[in-house]
Amino acid sequence: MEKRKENVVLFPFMAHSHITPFLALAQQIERKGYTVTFVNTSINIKKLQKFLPSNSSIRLLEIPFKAAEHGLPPEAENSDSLPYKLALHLLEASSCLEQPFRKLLADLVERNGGGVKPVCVVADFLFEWTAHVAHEFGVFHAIFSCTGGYGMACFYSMWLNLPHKHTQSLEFMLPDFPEAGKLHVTQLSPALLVAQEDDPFTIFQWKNLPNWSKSDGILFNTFEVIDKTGLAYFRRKLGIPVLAVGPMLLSEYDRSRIGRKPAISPALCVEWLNKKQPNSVLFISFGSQNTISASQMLQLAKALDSSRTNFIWVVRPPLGYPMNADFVPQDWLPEGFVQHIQDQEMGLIVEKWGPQMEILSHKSTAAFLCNCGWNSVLESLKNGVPLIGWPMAAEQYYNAKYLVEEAGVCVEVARGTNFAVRQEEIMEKIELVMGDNYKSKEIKRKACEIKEIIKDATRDEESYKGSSVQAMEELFIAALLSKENTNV
Ligand SMILES: O=c1ccn([C@@H]2O[C@H](COP(=O)(O)OP(=O)(O)O[C@H]3O[C@H](CO)[C@@H](O)[C@H](O)[C@H]3O)[C@@H](O)[C@H]2O)c(=O)[nH]1
Repeated sequence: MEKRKENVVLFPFMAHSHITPFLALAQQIERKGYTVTFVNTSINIKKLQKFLPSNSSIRLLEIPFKAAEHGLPPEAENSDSLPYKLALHLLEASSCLEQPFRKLLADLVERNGGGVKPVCVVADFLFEWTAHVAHEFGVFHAIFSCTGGYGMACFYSMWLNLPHKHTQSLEFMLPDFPEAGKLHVTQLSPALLVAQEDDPFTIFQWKNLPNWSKSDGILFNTFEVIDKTGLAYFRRKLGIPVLAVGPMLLSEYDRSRIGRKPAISPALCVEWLNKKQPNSVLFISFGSQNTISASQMLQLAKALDSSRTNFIWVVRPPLGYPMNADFVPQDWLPEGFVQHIQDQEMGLIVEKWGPQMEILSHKSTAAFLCNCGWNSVLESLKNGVPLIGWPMAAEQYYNAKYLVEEAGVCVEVARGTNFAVRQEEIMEKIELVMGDNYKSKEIKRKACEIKEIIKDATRDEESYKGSSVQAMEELFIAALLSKENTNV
């Protein structure tokens, strides 16, 4: 059997949109010949066991966690299955993994024959405490932020400065990130709106974010060429190596074996798309956790109908319903809408979860109306598909800002679930991105340009290494050097 290089320990937060890019990272590190140990809580590891092919060298390791001891439902080991408040609670509870993680690292060092420690720990950006645990064992530590640089830079600055608390104005600047220009109160997530000293989530952020500088490096799921402003912010703020290693995306095949099954088979979706003209279909989906309000849903449906747009829409129960509520789109959508769009073969409604990658990579897909979750953004741009942004949480508002103002590949249609979006505005934005006009052509041109930049960043040939490949190599050089020095 081939002898593998040193061990890299990967530890993502317990959420679909964190575990999947970490898995893509694990596969890439495995391809480079390193041993990979992938750490997570028991339920998540059991799901992953089914995902890994039998010849994979990636080692899955359980870390003990009892959700019920933290006031969570006993099976609550993944934020995707939880309502927003409990997902925050899972995040807060995750800091209790520190002691078990210490034990796990001690065992790994021991198992490797005393002193042959892992070369590197790469942990989630939500787990700042893993840095000092890794350092206790003299192990190099890097953070992997599965977001882009710019969106995360705004988010980081927002949380640490709370600029909206120091002004009556609806608009404000970020004191340490003036390059981002003005922000508006509608770009504040519900969590930021209520941020204050004694709020548990604020306490979490105020501990988590500043401690990133204690790590030995930070990786972003983005590209050097197009995300310079955000990456420069972290370079001056943290004073540690900041590396753009994106895109970390699983292949369609791998995604089909992990986690949620789409309600419609990819083949049926593709068959439906095959009947449509190239560049004629709008894809609508709001990430892994978000949904819109009942009134927003009505306006969106009316806009699709009136504009006669071809669409695939991953419909979830509107706000106020449990995520796993029975699927009754006819109750949530305008009367006759479901039948009408079926008769006209104009739209496809998919229940709760769709085959996103297959849809985005189809030539009939013209644009993607989404929450601007960073995985969705990468999946869209990798296929040269422009976006219509409807951010709803976390750094999604600033991802949208980046996509509109810096990258020029998106128009924004609404913000959050309280936004009184009207059918006419939605129609206008659809027309801007999908119609036959100068703006739509420009947006498409830029999206295709970024598609090429992404291809280039990931080229890994004897004679040419793209920027993301070089950045990964830099990480390992730094980690190996650090290991040599600490072994002296
Ligand atoms: O019907 C669906 C819906 C989603 N997905 C997949 O699920 C992932 C969704 O990820 P993302 O677009 O990033 O959305 P969220 O899960 O909402 O993202 C969370 O994680 C992201 C990465 O850290 C952050 O950018 C967001 O703010 C945060 O909400 C993507 O890979 C999608 O392809 C599907 O396959 N089918």
